[in-house]
Amino acid sequence: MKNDIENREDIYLLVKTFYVKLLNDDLMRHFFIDFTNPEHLEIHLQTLVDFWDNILFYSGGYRKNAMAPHLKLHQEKPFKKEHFKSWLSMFSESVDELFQGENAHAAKSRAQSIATVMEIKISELNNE
Ligand code: HEM
Repeated sequence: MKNDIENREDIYLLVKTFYVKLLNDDLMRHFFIDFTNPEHLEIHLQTLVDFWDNILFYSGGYRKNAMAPHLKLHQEKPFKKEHFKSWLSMFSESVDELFQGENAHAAKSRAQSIATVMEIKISELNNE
């Protein structure tokens, strides 16, 4: 039986596993090309650990606006429906491969709702 996501080490393992998938995926790789540099990847993974630690365990360690860099990035590399679908399915797959339990479930459902808000904000930008 798998354990639940309990701490920052678990979150690190999750985001690292997830990013290996994103970087190996033909549809998604172009967004993440900067993270083929291992130093850039490590810094980014630490930001993602802070983000998820805050969402799952209310650590207060992430105080930025996570939406903003995506809206900016979309201007150069458009985010389409299939990108959201793949992002979410690879995220859920990564969670399910490694963990099970309440926090694992919460991570998947929060990812889904944040992605939905992101998709709506992006579609509003497109209609301006
Ligand atoms: C199609 C879907 C997505 C793509 C292609 C994508 C891509 C990226 C990229 C390229 C960055 C780095 C941006 C930069 O450093 O300037 C980033 C940052 C980030 N992403 Fe996403 N993302 C997606 C969806 C999401 C979702 C749904 C979430 C949350 C559940 C999320 C959470 C984050 C966070 C927390 C950061 C760090 C922002 C910061 O530097 O403070 N992403 N994303």
